[in-house]
Amino acid sequence: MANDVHQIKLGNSVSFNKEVKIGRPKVRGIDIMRDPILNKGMAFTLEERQLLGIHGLLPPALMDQDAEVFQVMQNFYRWNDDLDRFIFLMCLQDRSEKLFYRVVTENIEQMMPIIYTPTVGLACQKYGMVFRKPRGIYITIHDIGHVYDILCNWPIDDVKAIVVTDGERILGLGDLGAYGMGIPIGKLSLYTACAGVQPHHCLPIMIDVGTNSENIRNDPLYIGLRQPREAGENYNNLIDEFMCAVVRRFGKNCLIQFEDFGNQNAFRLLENYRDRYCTFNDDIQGTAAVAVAGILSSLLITKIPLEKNVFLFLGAGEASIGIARLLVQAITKTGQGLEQTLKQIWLIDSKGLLVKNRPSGGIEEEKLMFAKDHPPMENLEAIVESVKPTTIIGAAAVSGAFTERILAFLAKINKRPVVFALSNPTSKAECTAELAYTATEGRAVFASGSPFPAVTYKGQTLHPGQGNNAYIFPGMALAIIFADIRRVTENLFLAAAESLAKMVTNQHLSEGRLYPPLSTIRQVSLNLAEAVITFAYEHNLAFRYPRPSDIRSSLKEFIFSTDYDSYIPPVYDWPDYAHHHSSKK
Ligand SMILES: NC(=O)C1=CN([C@@H]2O[C@H](COP(=O)(O)OP(=O)(O)OC[C@H]3O[C@@H](n4cnc5c(N)ncnc54)[C@H](OP(=O)(O)O)[C@@H]3O)[C@@H](O)[C@H]2O)C=CC1
Ligand SMILES: CC(=O)C(=O)O
Ligand SMILES: [Mg+2]
Repeated sequence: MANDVHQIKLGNSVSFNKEVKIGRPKVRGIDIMRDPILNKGMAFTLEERQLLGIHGLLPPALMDQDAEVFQVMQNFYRWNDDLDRFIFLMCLQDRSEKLFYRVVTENIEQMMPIIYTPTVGLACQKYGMVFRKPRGIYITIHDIGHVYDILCNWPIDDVKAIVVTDGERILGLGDLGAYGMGIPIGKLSLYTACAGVQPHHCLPIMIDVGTNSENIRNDPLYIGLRQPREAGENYNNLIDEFMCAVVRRFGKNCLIQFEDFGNQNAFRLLENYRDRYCTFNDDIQGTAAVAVAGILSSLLITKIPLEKNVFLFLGAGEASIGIARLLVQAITKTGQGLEQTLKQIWLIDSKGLLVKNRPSGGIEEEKLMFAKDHPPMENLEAIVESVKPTTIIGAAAVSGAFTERILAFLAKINKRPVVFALSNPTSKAECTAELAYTATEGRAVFASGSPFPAVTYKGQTLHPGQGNNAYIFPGMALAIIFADIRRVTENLFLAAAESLAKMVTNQHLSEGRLYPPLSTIRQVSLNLAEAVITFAYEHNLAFRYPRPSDIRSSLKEFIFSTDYDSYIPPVYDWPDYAHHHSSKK
């Protein structure tokens, strides 16, 4: 079937060939206007309106998608409140998927802080009020024995990626129970907006085992189970059943991204499943890759070789341990031994500096390798003065922990101190971009988990980078789905980190950025996916055969087009009709 191919501009610098697909949808009449996957709003042509039986159900004007985008943006700007913008965009997603993704993709710098951190955090906290229409699947602890049946209720068979949470650690906001569903939905929106993963391949899932937040359980609008969190054997059985049911329903190559699980479950489940399922934990592994990429970029500014740096983490949880582990891999790759490398990586948890002989006793297994032979210390300022880090990384959700004094001290001992305030949302950041720059006389090399606006310091405008796993997981998922990668190894994340770091130019660095601008995220994700796929084929991790001869162009064909499909069958689809007509003449 001949397709009408034309070009559409995406973001500031990306342009992909887009094919207008032609096909007769199974749904017609008013149902097609109610289906967000098929709905074209005012952009149904006159012929389509007549053919599909919706003529007269729309106002008579005919618009194209550009006019619809204009209309959406006019509405978007009218709202003064980000939560209102969030609700508006969710309603758009429920109305017209293609329009939603076109708007979000083309305006990613404006839209990401709404559909993702920080606003998604607020939306989760108020999810009962925000909730309009269900999206994805809710599985509860009472569904043990029936998980597969629930997955069968999902109307699409072709699911290739799931983002799942149990809501125990939503951003740095704690246990939000079923209100945490905003996170898998937001993450999967970024799969498509940032990397072009087909939305119908994506499925958000909430595993509701209760919540330990009494406030939420007593919220009259709460959408989840009003019971304390279930743990232990029942919890494990449910997750085990869920993993098996996903494979049975969607196949063994369906990616399962774990998101915002509580610390203990996150590490435990990753270890349990990483070698048996197509899975990764975004908070541990995705965060690791984005942070290591930022660290690699920072070396170009500090001019200190990777293996000569001293790293201090505030936090020794999923994010920090994930980063520290991948950092070990990156540093040892330079040839430096493990023992020396570990001497340069220090962590702090809620009990203070991570040391071997703790008065409080045992250390969790994942922290053990980083524990030092050192007297216990608790005060952050004193620890910073003692450890003298070149790079300080915050991932403890302790808002404002990097004080002016700490930052000034870092600037005293480093020409260019590297400061990562990774905690989300913005209210949990260890310091603001402004404080990082002003307290260090503009010398800080800074990145944050949630976005901060540019800061002008003594005439120089600095753009803080967003050290968020959103630079990794969409491209990583695209690679996994495209190349049929079935085990997501640490080396794939290191390949992703190295690929992301390579995309940072001198121009970016001179603007203060440790990552390419978000406006180029489509290009970034595509490059990253290509690098990961290439690595996967080289290391026998990709099962798609034959290997595409041109991975990049195959990837471009694979990704989602925001162009509307045409629902008018071409004349040459009906040869008998044409023949009958001409023979009558
Ligand atoms: N930018 C990004 O892409 C990402 C950012 N994050 C953010 O990082 C933060 C932490 O997430 P995550 O690591 O998953 O959470 P975890 O709960 O796994 O870890 C939190 C860590 O912080 C420690 N901690 C808590 N309070 C203090 C304190 N007062 N002083 C020192 N340490 C403290 C905890 O100590 P203990 O071990 O003793 O309990 C724990 O080690 C969140 O805000 C999250 O949003 C997470 C993932 C990605
Ligand atoms: C970004 C992210 O995954 C988090 O803050 O949990
Ligand atoms: Mg997360």
